[in-house]
Amino acid sequence: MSGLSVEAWAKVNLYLHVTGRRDDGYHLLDSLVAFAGIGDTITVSPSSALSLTVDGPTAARLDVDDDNIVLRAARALAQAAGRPPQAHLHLTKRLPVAAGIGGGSADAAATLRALSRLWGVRLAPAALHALALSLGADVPVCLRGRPTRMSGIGETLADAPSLPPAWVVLVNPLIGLSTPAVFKARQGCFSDPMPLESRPADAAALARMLAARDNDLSAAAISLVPEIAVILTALNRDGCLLARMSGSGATCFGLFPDPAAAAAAAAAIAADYPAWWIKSASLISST
Ligand SMILES: C[C@@](CO)(OP(=O)(O)O)[C@H](O)COP(=O)(O)OP(=O)(O)OC[C@H]1O[C@@H](n2ccc(N)nc2=O)[C@H](O)[C@@H]1O
Ligand SMILES: Nc1ncnc2c1ncn2[C@@H]1O[C@H](COP(=O)(O)OP(=O)(O)O)[C@@H](O)[C@H]1O
Repeated sequence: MSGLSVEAWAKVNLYLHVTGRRDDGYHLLDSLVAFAGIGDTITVSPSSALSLTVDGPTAARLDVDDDNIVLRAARALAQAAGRPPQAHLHLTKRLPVAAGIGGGSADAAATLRALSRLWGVRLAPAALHALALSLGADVPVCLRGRPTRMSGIGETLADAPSLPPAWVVLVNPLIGLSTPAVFKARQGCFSDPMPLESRPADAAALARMLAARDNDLSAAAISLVPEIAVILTALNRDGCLLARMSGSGATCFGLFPDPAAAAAAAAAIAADYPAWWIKSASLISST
C-alpha cells in the first residue's frame, strides 16, 4: 500500500506490579515494558477527509467505528496542531484485540508518529506525551517503543537497561479480556516498587531477574479466562526460560534464548492448540 507506514509493535509487560490505587480508580503500576518484533502497521496518506480502512488476520475482531483509537488519535493530533484532520489511515491488524499487548495503544502511538510526519507537525515532547496519555495509559510507553521502566498509571517513563538478545513466543486464546474488568477483579495487597538491576548479560540472566517479580494481574485474569493457566503450562516447556502473562492478559509470553528454540516451541504449541494465536518474535533490545 502506498503512503507512509509506521509499525505498531506488540507491547510486552515483562513484569507488572500494582503498587497502589489513585482516588479516581486508576492503578499505580511498576512495569518493565519491552516490545516484540511483531505488530500492526499504520499507513497514512493525504486525503481531503479523515477515514480509516482495516485489513489483516485479526481485523474481523475489531470494531471500525468513529471511536476506534486510531481515529481518536488522528483527531486529537489535528486539534493540538490547529489543523483539519485530513488523512486516510489504513490499519493492517495482526495482533489480537483486547489482549494485554497494547494493540490499540501501539496503533494510536504509530498514528501519532505517522501523521506528525505526513502533516509536518512537531509538537513539543511534553505536549505529545500529554496527548498520548489522554488517549490511554499505555499510549506514552508505546510512543517510545523501546525497553522502558513504566510507573504512575503509565505516564512516568524511564529508560530501562537495554535488553540482551532474547526471543518470545506470544500466545493468546483469541478470547478478548477487558482491562477494566481485570483491574476490578484483582484482589490482595499492593506490591512495593523494586529497584532494577543493571543490564542482564543474557536471556537467562534476564529470566532470573524477572523471576523475582510477577504479574500482579495474573490471578484476576485467570479467574475470568481460565485458559490463561493452560497457556502458561503449554509455554513452560524445554528451552523456555520464563512464562508469564503480559498486561491484563490474556496474552502470555515465553522467554527463549535463541530464535530456533522459540520457533520450535511455537510450532509444538500450535500442534497441540491449533485454535490459539501463536507467534514467535525477537524482543527489541533498544533503539
Ligand atoms: C494494564 C496495562 C499494562 O501495560 O496494559 P493492557 O493490559 O491494557 O495491555 C495498561 O496499564 C492499560 O493501559 P490502557 O489499556 O491504555 O488503559 P486505559 O485505556 O487508559 O484504561 C482502561 C481502564 O483500565 C483501568 N486502568 C488502566 C491503567 C491503569 N494504570 N490503571 C487502571 O486501573 C481503568 O479501569 C481504566 O478505565
Ligand atoms: N485500533 C485498535 N486496535 C485494538 N483495539 C482497539 C482499537 N481501537 C479501539 N480498540 C478497543 O480497545 C480495547 C482494548 O484493546 P487492545 O488495545 O487491543 O487491548 P489491551 O488494552 O488489552 O492491550 C478493545 O475493546 C478494542 O475494541
